Amino acid sequence: MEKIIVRGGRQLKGTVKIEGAKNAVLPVIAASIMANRGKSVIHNVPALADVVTMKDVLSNMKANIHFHHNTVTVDAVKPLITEAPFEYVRKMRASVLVIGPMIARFGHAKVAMPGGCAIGSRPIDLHLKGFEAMGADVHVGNGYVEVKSEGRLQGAKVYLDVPSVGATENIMMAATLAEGQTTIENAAKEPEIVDLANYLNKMGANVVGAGTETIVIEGVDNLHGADHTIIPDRIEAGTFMVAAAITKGNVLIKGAEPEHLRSLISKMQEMGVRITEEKDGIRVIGPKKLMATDLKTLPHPGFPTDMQSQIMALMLNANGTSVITETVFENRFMHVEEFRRMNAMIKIEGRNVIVEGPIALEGAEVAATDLRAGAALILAGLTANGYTRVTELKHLDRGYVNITGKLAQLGAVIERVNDSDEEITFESETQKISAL
Ligand SMILES: CC(=O)N[C@H]1[C@@H](OP(=O)(O)OP(=O)(O)OC[C@H]2O[C@@H](n3ccc(=O)[nH]c3=O)[C@H](O)[C@@H]2O)O[C@H](CO)[C@@H](O)[C@@H]1O
Ligand SMILES: C=C(OP(=O)(O)O)C(=O)O
Repeated sequence: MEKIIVRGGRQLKGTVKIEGAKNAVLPVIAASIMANRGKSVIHNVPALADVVTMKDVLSNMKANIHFHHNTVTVDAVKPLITEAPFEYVRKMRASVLVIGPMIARFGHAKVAMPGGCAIGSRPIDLHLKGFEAMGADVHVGNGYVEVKSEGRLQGAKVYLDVPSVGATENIMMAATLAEGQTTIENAAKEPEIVDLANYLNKMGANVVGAGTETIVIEGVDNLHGADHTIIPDRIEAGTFMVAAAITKGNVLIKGAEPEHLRSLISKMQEMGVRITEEKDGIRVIGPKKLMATDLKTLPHPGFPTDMQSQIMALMLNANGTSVITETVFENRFMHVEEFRRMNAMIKIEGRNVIVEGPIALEGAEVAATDLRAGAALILAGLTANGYTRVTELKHLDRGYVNITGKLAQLGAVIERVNDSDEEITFESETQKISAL
């Protein structure tokens, strides 16, 4: 079993470079299958397990896709197989983002229904309602959703009950090749939506208003391949911002885009963290004493749910009582139980979590219950007494490229070990990591 071992107590210093955004690259790769002429070349692609899964989804459809040196090339000119089986959707829910592109171009999509996951039930009803509004037939059965359209989809007015990121992306992609105009109201405004719209427009689409709550798409007859560079990952950047603050360090987060991180910057400043915008990134300097604060997760530009567990780790080190209200996912508190194993004093009351700080955290064996929880446990481990062992790394690998190496380069005592071949005892592990 692989695990990450962290020994707390080091201040982080130096520069860390941010990768391309996982949540931007996945829909962009899905959209690339709509091009019936020319290749797409996608740059700044992070080497993540999710990108490999999306590549496998496209390969299974018989698209010609290669991933090498942070660049993905896609040639989808020939007709494709319009199916994504459960083996992919099981690994990564974002596989459902191929439905919109498949029905837009081929009038058919059959994709395994995603189940719930550790953070909530995560239905896709809003995606499907959007396709139905555009004239598609939707049938759910035997663990699959099948969407069919006789001829082209028809432009429509779609109102989203909640500003779902995935539904906005799927409907926006489907609408690019529909007949007539589609309007998405109460659309999600995340930077990744804007990145996708920019790529679609480079492919020849006509999308206006991405980044606002109303997106208007004028359908076109064809799309072609295009070159695109993925935006920086604001959640990876935010995770390293917390790493700097929690260790009272001084780190330049190179490539981070401040405009994408306003809510996090403002919360961390409230907690006493010094944050400055520099030419090539964001500098974070941790204070001697962190202050407690309250926050609510919300759709963008509100505080991102994908930073909720990491900021909770910071609150454990802050003076006073902090309260987090999670409004996006109903069950995104699995990490609380793991933090408690490290001596944290946290109470869950419905959708609120009450965090008491500062707590002298103690290293423990903990499990990454989802990908951000994994990052948050590492962050807590950076300040804990002794050794923290984080298991279930498959989640972490979905969203972070070499987090261990990047933290080690900033001065953390951290190592990823594999004890499947030989039995590594607690003592030998600790001796090894003590030597770092
Ligand atoms: C690959 C990707 O980009 N993942 C991100 C995306 O996930 P994802 O696109 O799945 O998240 P959504 O924005 O769709 O979900 C937001 C809320 O809407 C609900 N909902 C969503 C769709 C639907 O058809 N019906 C419905 O009720 C969800 O259960 C959830 O409560 O946005 C989330 C919210 O910022 C992030 O945490 C994820 O990292
Ligand atoms: C929840 C996340 O991703 P996904 O939607 O891919 O599960 C995340 O990135 O924190």
